Amino acid sequence: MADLASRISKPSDTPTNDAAATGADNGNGTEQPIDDGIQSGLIEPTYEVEVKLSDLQTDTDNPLSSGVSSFEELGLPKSILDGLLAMNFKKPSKIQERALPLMVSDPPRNMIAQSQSGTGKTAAFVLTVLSRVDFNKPTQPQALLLAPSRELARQIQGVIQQVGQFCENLIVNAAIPGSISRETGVKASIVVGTPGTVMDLIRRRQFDVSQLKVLVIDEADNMLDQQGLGDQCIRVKGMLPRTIQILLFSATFPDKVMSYARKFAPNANEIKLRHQELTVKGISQMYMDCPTEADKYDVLCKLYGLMTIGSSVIFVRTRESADEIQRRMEADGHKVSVLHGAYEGQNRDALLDDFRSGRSKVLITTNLLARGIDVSSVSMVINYDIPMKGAGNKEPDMETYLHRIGRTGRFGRVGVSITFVFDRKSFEAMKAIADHYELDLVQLRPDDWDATEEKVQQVIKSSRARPDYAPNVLGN
Ligand SMILES: Nc1ncnc2c1ncn2[C@@H]1O[C@H](COP(=O)(O)OP(=O)(O)OP(=O)(O)O)[C@@H](O)[C@H]1O
Repeated sequence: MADLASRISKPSDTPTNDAAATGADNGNGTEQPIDDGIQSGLIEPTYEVEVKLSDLQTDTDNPLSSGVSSFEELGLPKSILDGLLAMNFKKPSKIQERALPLMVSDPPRNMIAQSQSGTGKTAAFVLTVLSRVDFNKPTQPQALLLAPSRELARQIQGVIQQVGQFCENLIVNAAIPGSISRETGVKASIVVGTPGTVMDLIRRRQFDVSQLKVLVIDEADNMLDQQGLGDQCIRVKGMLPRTIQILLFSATFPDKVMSYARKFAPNANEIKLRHQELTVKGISQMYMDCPTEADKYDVLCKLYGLMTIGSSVIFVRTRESADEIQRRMEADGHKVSVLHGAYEGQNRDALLDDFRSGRSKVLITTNLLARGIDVSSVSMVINYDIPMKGAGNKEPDMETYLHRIGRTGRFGRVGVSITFVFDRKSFEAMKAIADHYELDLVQLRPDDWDATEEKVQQVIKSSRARPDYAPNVLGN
């Protein structure tokens, strides 16, 4: 095992390695109604862009940088520009700059777009959607956005409402379980939902899709995957107008899904990255060499103090182990929250809102929240169980790894990811992930706690002092 460890470890005093993230999950737990729109109680993210962001955005190799200096140059309507201004979005990121002109031009053309986690894909497709909607028909559905979980659908709904805050008559419905009343049906120009609920609404004739102009699929590789939500997305698409513009977005597009994506969105413009480019430089990726599986829990408790400096997410494989770790940690006096698909919808919303607002700082979850969730205060991600896939969970899940760790290091911030390994299988999975993305992982040892603490703290403290630190991290 030491042999394997030495092959993947390149200990470094300045842990500045990285990755972006991808995961697999669905949001089909039992869910309860939430209000639509602004009344949803969604905690609005604070869009403070720190001074040095402009420095990051002048570095041309950086995914946050672009060749244009303002959103005005992209020719967006004034009401939308005002929304961006209010959010303090000063400059488009690279994906926004490259994808937007292609997506908003006429005649509409499909798009398959890939960009690292936390680089602003949401705003790219939200701006396109808002530019296509006729606000004189506020209750006529014109755009449909699909996401894999209720949490991500609600988050996207929040971003549309933020960017579109100066668009008159903007109504956005969340089509997630329990949210649309049977009496009224969908009454909005923009609908964001999970595929199962959207399909039900269309079938029950509570959602008039005849005038839809744009279909966005976020986390598209996950959504089109035949093992997952693929069938539902295909069935939804089959019910929509044939001329609809299709926009597929994700940080990851494995080859086998890519060929399928091209059939789903024919003749699309494509923005693609090589897998070596997928990592986010601000995320310092580490692995913790635990002696046995049973030791993982003690290591986690030792890390607890560091985890509460910012906010952190602990990913585990099953709902049962999420509950079990929560129970044990609480019994040991630690304050943690847990969120997974077995929870009822309103509970899930409240739990995530608590985490967004910082009322709770440590969140234990499954792959349900591996993708898309944007909470800028997350400074640490722990892979308590390394993500695996395939029959018998034998293969490392490269995409989920990237999405999970991408819950930190959002839009130029720095963060740490720590993956727990303990036996040959988990070591080899970690090594395969490191080789695939060409990562230089930092090894942490539970028997040298001082060194561990120092390495992790170095990054977390840097994240709090980001204005001085981030340009170095991102600029190299
Ligand atoms: N041009 C911009 N200027 C400043 N902040 C931005 C800009 N574009 C996006 N952001 C912020 O960056 C953060 C990450 O954006 P977003 O959630 O869209 O990332 P993403 O690329 O969709 O990531 P993921 O792959 O994890 O879903 C958000 O908090 C968003 O508000």
